[in-house]
Amino acid sequence: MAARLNTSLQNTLSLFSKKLPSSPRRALYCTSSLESHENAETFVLTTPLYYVNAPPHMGSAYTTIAADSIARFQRLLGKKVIFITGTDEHGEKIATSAAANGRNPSEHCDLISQSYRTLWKELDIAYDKFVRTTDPNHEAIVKEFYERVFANGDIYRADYEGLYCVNCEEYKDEKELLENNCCPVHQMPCVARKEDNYFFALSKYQKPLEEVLSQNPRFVQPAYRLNEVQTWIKSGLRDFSISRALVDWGIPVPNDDKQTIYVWFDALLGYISALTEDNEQQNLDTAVSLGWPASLHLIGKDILRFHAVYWPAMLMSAGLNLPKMVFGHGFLTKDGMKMGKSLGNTLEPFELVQKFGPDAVRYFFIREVEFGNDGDYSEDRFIKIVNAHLANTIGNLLNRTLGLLKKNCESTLVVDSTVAAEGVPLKDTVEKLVEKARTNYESLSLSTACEAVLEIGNAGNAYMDQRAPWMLFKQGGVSAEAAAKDLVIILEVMRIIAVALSPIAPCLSLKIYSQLGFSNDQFNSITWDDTKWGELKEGQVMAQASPVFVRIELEAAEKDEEEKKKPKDSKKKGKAKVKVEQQPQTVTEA
Ligand SMILES: Nc1ncnc2c1ncn2[C@@H]1O[C@H](COP(=O)(O)OP(=O)(O)OP(=O)(O)O)[C@@H](O)[C@H]1O
Repeated sequence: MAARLNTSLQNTLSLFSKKLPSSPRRALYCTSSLESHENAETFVLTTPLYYVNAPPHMGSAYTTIAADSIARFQRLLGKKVIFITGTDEHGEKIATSAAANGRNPSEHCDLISQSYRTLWKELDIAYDKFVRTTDPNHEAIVKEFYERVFANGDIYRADYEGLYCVNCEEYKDEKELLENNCCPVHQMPCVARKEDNYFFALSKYQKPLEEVLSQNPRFVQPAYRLNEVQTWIKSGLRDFSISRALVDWGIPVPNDDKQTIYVWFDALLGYISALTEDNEQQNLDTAVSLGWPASLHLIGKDILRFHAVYWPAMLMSAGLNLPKMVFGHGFLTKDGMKMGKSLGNTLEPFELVQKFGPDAVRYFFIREVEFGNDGDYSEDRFIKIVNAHLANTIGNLLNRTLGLLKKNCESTLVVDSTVAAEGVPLKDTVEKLVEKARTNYESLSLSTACEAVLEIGNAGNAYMDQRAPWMLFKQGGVSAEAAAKDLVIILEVMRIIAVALSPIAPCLSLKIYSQLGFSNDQFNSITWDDTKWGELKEGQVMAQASPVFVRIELEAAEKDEEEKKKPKDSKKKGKAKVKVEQQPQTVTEA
């Protein structure tokens, strides 16, 4: 395992030490100004705080991309969004991984935590707060919280004996284990442990938790995960140990420095300590006043029990409000197994971003994996999807339209888009699809939201083909005037696509906006209201057309018929490379 970790870390470090090409997306890496939202509704969402046992992989990136898309959508709605992510840095698993890499835990945490921040930057993740559980502010809040729960009579000392999965950092029930007491998530045997620990009286909260779930079934999403949680609770909740006698790398238990606080008890509180400001007095009440309860915890299904059972009980004990929703999405898998740091079967997000850019990576995983379910990655599918959707349906349509506008109208709109669309059914179609996208973003059906935006692109392409403006221009007179209006209509469609897709592919959306003659500032101040028809006005001058999404080409191997005839094993897989291509025009348009 040490060797695997070292290799993966070296890959990552070498990737993020290379300077990636600069691109306009840097302009997008700004978080919303919280001050400008004084009266706005607050929306606080969190990703898990990722363990720093190893650098991030595509699974960690997946949750964070989804969270960023939701955060961006909520900002478009005008809410004051606080998007929290960060790293979970205590516990046995981290100490072991630091030792395996020849570092002290603190250096190890600094290094790996930084690799998360670097990846988030490359992926255009606009978080508002990045919390590290080794921050002194966080430690102060954990201690205060522990003392509150203790004062409430919910912490006691006892012996514990059980089977422990270090990778989950959790004692397991024998009945949930595989053969040889293997953890079903990590496929490694759990170890028998006996300890004298502090316990949290979870069993006391059985009834209150049942009530929370029956009164608010939307607390756990998707709905099928709620059943899972209800089954756990019904089977009887057992108190759990919240300290470790054998782990030094942790926050000392108040009044007993021979024990450290269990990493999960500590880490969950990062969602609250993240709310504090660096220059303010740190305490639980101040933190809570700055945004608690969270509107949404976005997590993988592996940590549902911690978020939907342990965490609400801990909060009740401390007299704090519960988060409004916990959404447990599915796994990115490799050969059917959860991709994970401990198993080492991960997909390198740094490499993917370097090869294909952030928009393609963000779009593919959001569009391809139905949010909530598991999904497998294949490079062929990746290339097929992003080429078809981003390069062809969206990029090519924009390019063709701008080409025709340049040739026939000096790149200038001849009429307001509202006037152009009078009596044109495409406008209604677009409005319905925008509404479909909005409701699906709201309900976290992110893939369907993407699909709705793509349908707008399909409708735009169908309009272009049906109207064939290049023919109308050739006919001249009234036909040419109609063609010029058609181009305004299609460009307005493109503008709406840019707004509606901006939560998922912000860089692509900015490029579309720029080509439509808008400034970066204008793009940065868009809201969901800008999906309404009519922003493009007569006289607006378009920018020089250039592909907004670079088509990904497979190297010649794919085209080589001979290669295709070879037996399966001897075939070399086509390696993807990025090639800038002029977007194709139809023969008649040219
Ligand atoms: N394969 C995956 N698919 C989707 N999300 C994942 C995947 N792996 C990790 N995540 C995200 O990361 C969270 C777990 O974070 P953690 O830091 O424990 O990563 P991990 O790779 O699962 O680690 P380990 O393999 O050591 O358990 C999940 O709840 C989920 O949000």
